[in-house]
Amino acid sequence: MVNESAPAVDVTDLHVQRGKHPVLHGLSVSVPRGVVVGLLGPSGCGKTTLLRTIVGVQVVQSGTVTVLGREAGSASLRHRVGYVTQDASVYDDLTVRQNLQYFRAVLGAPRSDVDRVLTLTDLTSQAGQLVGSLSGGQRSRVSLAGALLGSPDLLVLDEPTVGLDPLLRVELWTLFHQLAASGTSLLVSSHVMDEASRCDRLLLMRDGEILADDTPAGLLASTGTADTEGAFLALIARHPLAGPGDGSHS
Ligand SMILES: Nc1ncnc2c1ncn2[C@@H]1O[C@H](COP(=O)(O)OP(=O)(O)OP(=O)(O)O)[C@@H](O)[C@H]1O
Repeated sequence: MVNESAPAVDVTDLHVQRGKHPVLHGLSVSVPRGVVVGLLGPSGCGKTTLLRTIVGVQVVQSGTVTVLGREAGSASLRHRVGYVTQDASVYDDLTVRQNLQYFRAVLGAPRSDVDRVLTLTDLTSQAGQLVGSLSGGQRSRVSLAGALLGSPDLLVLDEPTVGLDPLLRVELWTLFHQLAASGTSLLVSSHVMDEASRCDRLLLMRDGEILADDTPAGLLASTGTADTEGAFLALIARHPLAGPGDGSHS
């Protein structure tokens, strides 16, 4: 059904405007299969907008976005792509298990999937608890558990570790790598630069453009820096923003 040899995501010359504001200006990028790719960049640079185009919920002005060899948003991708938004998409007045049973039924995933994703996200002991009574970190894990139902080939996660304590963040990154090892492709956005070293590949984004697409080690080597934050600053210095009135997008 989906093209098994195509990259997880292939974006070419993408232009997206939100309201009257151009957000992505001819962005091209490719996300390989079976690895954890980090999409990093400052708040407002367009990460969520790019993720929205990949899951097919964003109107685009021009360009192509191909996911698993299909046009983004195609009906055949619906069960193959899991998306976790920044705000947990869960029902507070249902228990954790009831939320997942509901999403499972909508997706048509196997019944056994509910227990599988509860275990994966370490929520088994909270399964009977109302989601409204959970901590913020637990709520976001329920959202992640929902996205894991049906074992999608691509997981698109928008700032999944925001607001989590360091221990939970480490546990989540371990889970992301377990999923990648079993063949899932993951695209994970973050504006926390210290999460970069946890990714197999990095996309550094600034003002609607990709400044770098490399491994963490490759990025440090090419910029001669000791950490991702330094690398990002070095890249920004190399690519100064164009000023107003010079015909650029800014
Ligand atoms: N619904 C909208 N209407 C108009 N402009 C929007 C809308 N949503 C976002 N924008 C603008 O688009 C730009 C990119 O926003 P986006 O949410 O993609 O950034 P981001 O990198 O994900 O930021 P953050 O890390 O804070 O979530 C911002 O300037 C933002 O103000």
